[in-house]
Amino acid sequence: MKTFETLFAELTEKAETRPAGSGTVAQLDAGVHAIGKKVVEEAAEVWMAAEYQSDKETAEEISQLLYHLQVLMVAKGLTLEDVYTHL
Ligand SMILES: N=c1c2ncn([C@@H]3O[C@H](COP(=O)(O)OP(=O)(O)OP(=O)(O)O)[C@@H](O)[C@H]3O)c2ncn1[C@@H]1O[C@H](COP(=O)(O)O)[C@@H](O)[C@H]1O
Repeated sequence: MKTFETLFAELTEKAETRPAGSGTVAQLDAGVHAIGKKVVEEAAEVWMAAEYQSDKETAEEISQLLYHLQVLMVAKGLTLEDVYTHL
């Protein structure tokens, strides 16, 4: 099963190798402003799912929020350690 760490390694590699068809590469090219908007959008979807949808749908929305947070980290050059040091 994919984890936060393995997904981050995958996204970091995609940013370096820039494979054709990668949504992550497209997001990175769109820039921090666009990625930030996705983070806010996904956060709102997590909130709505938690209040009005199933646990499974809420978990799916959370996974999407985590993905977009990781894309933002990659865009900013932040590592997992940069974040974990504040946990
Ligand atoms: N985990 C994810 C992931 N979660 C969310 N998303 C993106 O976030 C979108 C979710 O948005 P919504 O459901 O809100 O739908 P939407 O608003 O219609 O989406 P958009 O039109 O804005 O794309 C999806 O369409 C994906 O584009 C993800 N895109 C990729 N991954 C994983 O990231 C890795 C790299 O992916 P690629 O860069 O695409 O190869 C792979 O392991 C993927 O499984």
